[in-house]
Amino acid sequence: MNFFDKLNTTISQNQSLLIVGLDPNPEMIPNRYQNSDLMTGLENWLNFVITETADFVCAYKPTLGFYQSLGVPGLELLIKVLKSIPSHIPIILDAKHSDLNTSSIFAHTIFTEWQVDAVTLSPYSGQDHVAPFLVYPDKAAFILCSTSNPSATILQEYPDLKNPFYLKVVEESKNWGTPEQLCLEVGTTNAEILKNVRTIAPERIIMVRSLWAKENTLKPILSAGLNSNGDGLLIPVPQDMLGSENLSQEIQKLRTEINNFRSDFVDNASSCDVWVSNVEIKNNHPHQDLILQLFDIGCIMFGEFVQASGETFPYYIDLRKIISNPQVFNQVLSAYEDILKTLTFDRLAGIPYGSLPTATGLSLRLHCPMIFPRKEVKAHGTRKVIEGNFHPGETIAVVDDILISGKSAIEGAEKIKSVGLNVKDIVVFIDHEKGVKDRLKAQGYNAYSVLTLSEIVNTLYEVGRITEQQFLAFM
Ligand SMILES: O=c1ccn([C@@H]2O[C@H](COP(=O)(O)O)[C@@H](O)[C@H]2O)c(=O)[nH]1
Repeated sequence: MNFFDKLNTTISQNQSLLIVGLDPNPEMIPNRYQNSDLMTGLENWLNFVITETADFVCAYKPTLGFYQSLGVPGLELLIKVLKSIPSHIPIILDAKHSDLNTSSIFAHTIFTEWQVDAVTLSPYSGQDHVAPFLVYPDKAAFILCSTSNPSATILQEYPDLKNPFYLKVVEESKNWGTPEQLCLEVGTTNAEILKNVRTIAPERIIMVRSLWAKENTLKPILSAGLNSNGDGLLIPVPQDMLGSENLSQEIQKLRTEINNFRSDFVDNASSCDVWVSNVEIKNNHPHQDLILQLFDIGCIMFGEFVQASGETFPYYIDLRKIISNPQVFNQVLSAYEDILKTLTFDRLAGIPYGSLPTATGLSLRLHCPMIFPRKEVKAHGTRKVIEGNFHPGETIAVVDDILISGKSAIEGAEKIKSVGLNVKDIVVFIDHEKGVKDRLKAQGYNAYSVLTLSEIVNTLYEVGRITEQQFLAFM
């Protein structure tokens, strides 16, 4: 199970957004653990913390620096602590790793040897530093956006409060990975800062830090940081609480306080000042936000466009652009995935070139092997019609972007069939309608689409993204 699913499962099983820091901080060790030697005392204390909290948290967060500062025994302790954590609870290693040169080897050690689920990273070395952590599809990274340290303000709020650097970090890092893999860390007692981050990152998991440094910050922080479903926010248990002998009761009390706030928050969601789409219509389309984002990034264009068939259409759809916007790309993949999960097949095939990235993304998500029919067969080399490995007799689900006449999808499917494979299902993102699904049916293919063109045009017109003239031109 990937980090995102594991986290969401624990959130709903334990009904908790709380995370616990498992830090062997000699300055915080409770008196009752100080009779034995330091390392034994720390180990016993951390084991007590795990036992008392495992049913009430959604993740654990050991801070690497505390273990490193205890030398070799500290790293040995880390390995023991990681093993003591029940395997269904995600582990976020708080490393604030920042060195580009060691990122690949560090990612390998923490993800494959230590088996942690996520890591915190410093953003200063940019995407090159973060990418080696995201090549592990089941793992995630938290990008440090702001800290509560007063002397950091001069950097974080540079050049001014209108365009502070910490928001630039959020904007930029959103392009580095999908919401499932790329999360944010915000250390602050100032709810305004968290609200600014949430506004531009409504889809991200945010791990909030430092909120206990000032009194009475919990509710403002929850109000600013929860997403519209009342989650998406990880809240640390106060460090002082971890020394208590009544830890289990205290953490449950805090969990209840947070959950009560969450349910009121969701009930009153419409009056809360958090991010919502900038349009509000009744009976909105389930993919309304996605349709608007596709329009806003230029995938749906209106005007006179000549199609491959020679016909002129009042629109052109360019879904190839989604690869440049990981967040939208990710939502598009989820929509395809919902359909593909209902079908039975052995392999996926993408129709080149437009649908190759989509099929690749789906293949990784569904853990399903992929092939593709070549657009043009080369006169040299292997002269293959189909790229990738397969066994004749297998069933292939074809993935394409848009069905206009159905010609491209059928041509691809025929090439796939020519090598002894079967094709029953063709899944596309947009159906131009006008009977193309029936034509495919007549040729033996079931066609499925995420959206129809009229759903897109109606939604865009209803929310005012296109003019009446553009709407009528389409009709
Ligand atoms: O708006 C459009 C129209 C066409 N395409 C490209 O054409 C094929 C679909 O056309 P068929 O007639 O069904 O073969 C599609 O795969 C695109 O490559 C487009 O992108 N946008």
